[in-house]
Amino acid sequence: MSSSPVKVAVTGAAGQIGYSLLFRIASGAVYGPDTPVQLQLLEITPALKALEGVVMELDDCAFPTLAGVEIGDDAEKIFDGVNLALLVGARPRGPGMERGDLLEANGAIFTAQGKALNKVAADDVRIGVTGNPANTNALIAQRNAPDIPADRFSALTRLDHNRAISQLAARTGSSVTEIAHMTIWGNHSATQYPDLFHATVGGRNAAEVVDDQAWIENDFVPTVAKRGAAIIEARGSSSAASAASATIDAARDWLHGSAADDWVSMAVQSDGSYGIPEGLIYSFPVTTSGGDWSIVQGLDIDEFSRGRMDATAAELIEERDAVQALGLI
Ligand SMILES: NC(=O)C1=CN([C@@H]2O[C@H](COP(=O)(O)OP(=O)(O)OC[C@H]3O[C@@H](n4cnc5c(N)ncnc54)[C@H](O)[C@@H]3O)[C@@H](O)[C@H]2O)C=CC1
Ligand SMILES: O=C([O-])CC(=O)C(=O)O
Repeated sequence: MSSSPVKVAVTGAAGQIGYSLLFRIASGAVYGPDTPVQLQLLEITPALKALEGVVMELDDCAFPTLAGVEIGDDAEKIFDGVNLALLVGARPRGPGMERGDLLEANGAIFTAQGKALNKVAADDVRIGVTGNPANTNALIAQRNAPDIPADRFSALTRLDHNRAISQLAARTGSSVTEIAHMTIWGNHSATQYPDLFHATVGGRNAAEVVDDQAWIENDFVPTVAKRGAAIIEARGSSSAASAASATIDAARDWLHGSAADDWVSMAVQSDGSYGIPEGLIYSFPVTTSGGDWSIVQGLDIDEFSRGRMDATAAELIEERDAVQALGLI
């Protein structure tokens, strides 16, 4: 085992996702069995007692890869020297709250955390945003951290990507390992566009294998895009273990590279690829290597896909304009 631990910050660590996420990071799911991890856990003051309980449980696992745990409510202390920051904590929508209120409440959190990361994170920091609205929260944090390269910020659409793989596998009677080149375009919201026209099943084009445009439009796309709401309906609370698992998948692949013959979906800063306005945090097909990502180029976009990709971009533009009007970016 190497001697100096990597420092991983998790915010909202006492929440539902945190309860799955911390144990997997601590047991080596992101960095492997040979790299010790120091967890730096941020919570709001009233949640620190509950977080102490979670830390007691982490201790009780005696994970060989867990080098230490620090908890606190001060972002500048918790983010000090972190190599990876997973921003999970966010303000959920409460009764009577409008979208604008949610953006404002989360804006306060992500401006402060962006500024703190800018000040104290390690030079090689990578920042993954899971807390909703994830794309716009990532944009706010990024714009408040001008000294951190913009490509170090990403929002989570890997859960949507995994959901899309699972739905396609079920429909085609294949195993998830036979599915490749899945893409989620756009926002982590109901406007996202899960794309079967470039995905493959056993090496064959997925849309051709399915051969049912009505199923794609009326079943597959809405099932994936509204899966979060279906889980809330069934479970009484939002997805947590699957969200934690996707957060791990995204961080691991970002840092250690995507499979040679595949790509992953990540919401990253648009460079104008596929006509998506520059600067939006938009989910694209990307390949990753050594902590860098690059948008897959040259995919043919048909009229149906174009419409969906533009619609989800339009929603992100609206969110960006709203947080701009609030002075958050
Ligand atoms: N991008 C994605 O695919 C998904 C995103 N989510 C989002 O992830 C977020 C977290 O979900 P859960 O863990 O289920 O929520 P939760 O409500 O169980 O936990 C959130 C935690 O964040 C903490 N928190 C609030 N403000 C904070 C701040 N300023 N600093 C640090 N911690 C703070 C809260 O005290 C709470 O413990 C939500 O916004 C949820 O909508 C959930 C599922 C999937
Ligand atoms: O829908 C929600 O509130 C949680 C979420 O982001 C998801 O499960 O995709």
